[in-house]
Amino acid sequence: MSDEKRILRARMRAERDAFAMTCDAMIAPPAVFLDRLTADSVVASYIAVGSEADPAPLAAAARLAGCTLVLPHVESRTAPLRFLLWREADPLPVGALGLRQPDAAAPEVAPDIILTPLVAFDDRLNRLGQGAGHYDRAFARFPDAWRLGVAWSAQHLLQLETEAWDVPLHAVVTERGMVQ
Ligand SMILES: Nc1nc2c(c(=O)[nH]1)N(C=O)[C@@H](CNc1ccc(C(=O)N[C@@H](CCC(=O)O)C(=O)O)cc1)CN2
Ligand SMILES: Nc1ncnc2c1ncn2[C@@H]1O[C@H](COP(=O)(O)OP(=O)(O)OP(=O)(O)O)[C@@H](O)[C@H]1O
Repeated sequence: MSDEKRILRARMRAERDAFAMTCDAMIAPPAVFLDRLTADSVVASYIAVGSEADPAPLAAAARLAGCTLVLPHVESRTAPLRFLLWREADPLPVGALGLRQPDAAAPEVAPDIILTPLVAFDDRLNRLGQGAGHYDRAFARFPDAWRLGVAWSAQHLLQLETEAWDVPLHAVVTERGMVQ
């Protein structure tokens, strides 16, 4: 991994921490997301950690619309991410990398919409993640899923350097609304 990317990731995590400390906003489900929800949609959400923007209001709207919810499950930095079924009552024990995840034996389901955590995003909807390639690889595996980044506005940058494997987001939602 390039030093530049590592330094940028550290700076943007610090920006995110600082922003989240002073911000009591939440991310409201945007109309373009709500319009896509049908009872047979599978929506991949995530359980926010630290200063990440929380997709819970979007997950709640998806549940209300009758969608199936899945959550990311990883075993390590190097193993690929799997999207596993999560029903509201299912426990979410803390597992690899300090993340709350469904039980490893929960069924794997292909998502139609991927609510995506990120460290930074740019005007072209490129995304900088945690650096393990989990979502980059998931986007390659599910190319037809709609990729919605969930972020604080403070995570916006004018231009990120891209890599050959980077797949841009379709849109990003922040506490200020949609970026498309
Ligand atoms: N909430 C959430 N769940 C997620 C992700 C995410 O970004 N956020 N992932 C996205 O791919 C996957 C997990 N991948 C991860 C890969 C690396 C690190 C990691 O290096 N964490 C640092 C601490 C980061 C920090 O300080 O914010 C560490 O463990 O040292 C974490 C998750 C799937 N689940
Ligand atoms: N489609 C893919 N198939 C195999 N490996 C991939 C793929 N996409 C990314 N990778 C690997 O993942 C590693 C990390 O990528 P990168 O630094 O771009 O992560 P990132 O942008 O922070 O995103 P993520 O949140 O997905 O980790 C790279 O070493 C890359 O080789």
